[in-house]
Amino acid sequence: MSAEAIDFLLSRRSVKFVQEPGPSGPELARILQAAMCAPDHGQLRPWRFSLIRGSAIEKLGEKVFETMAAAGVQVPPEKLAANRRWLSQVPLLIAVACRLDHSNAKIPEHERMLATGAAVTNILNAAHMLGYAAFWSTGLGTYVDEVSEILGYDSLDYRFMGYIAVGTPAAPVKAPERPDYHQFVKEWTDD
Ligand SMILES: Cc1cc2nc3c(=O)[nH]c(=O)nc-3n(C[C@H](O)[C@H](O)[C@H](O)COP(=O)(O)O)c2cc1C
Repeated sequence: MSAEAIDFLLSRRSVKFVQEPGPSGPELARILQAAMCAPDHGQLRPWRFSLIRGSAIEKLGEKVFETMAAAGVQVPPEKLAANRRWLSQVPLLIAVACRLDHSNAKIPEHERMLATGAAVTNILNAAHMLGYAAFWSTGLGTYVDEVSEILGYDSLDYRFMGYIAVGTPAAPVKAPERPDYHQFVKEWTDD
């Protein structure tokens, strides 16, 4: 791997507040193709993505808020306003779902979810490598079944896993502070 590629991995950070421009068509194609390179036990390709762009983002937001209210999920007005402000700037939302495929008893469900998470990580890294920022959020009613269904993901067959906002950072991005890996790693020896 070139030093440049590893530097990209080491410098990625999530940025919630993104604005135009979002990735161009060819850039988005590369970002989504990167998702296809995620590790995937059994080649189940469990990941599913829905692209929501332009005015569809605010329309989705309103539908999500209505659906949450109808489902009895209370969202304080200030949180609704903050979400509206956030969504009004986002050029691209990618909704993420994992296909459960109940007919396959060999690969456990959590491995499909891990593969889908790995696909999302590839998206986050690919967006960063192309000069964009991204943010994975499980807000906006991710865990409300009726919200999953708005996006066409029947909650019996899919696990809805949230949204990735992709665009250009709305404010300068500071270098992330990361923990030293030694705290998380130990050597195992057969002594
Ligand atoms: C599955 C998943 C869901 C997340 N959902 C939210 C969320 O709803 N709201 C939020 O503020 N951060 C959420 N985060 C955290 C951010 O996406 C981001 O990872 C965090 O702010 C740390 O930034 P970093 O990725 O630069 O370390 C989520 C992360 C993951 C992995």
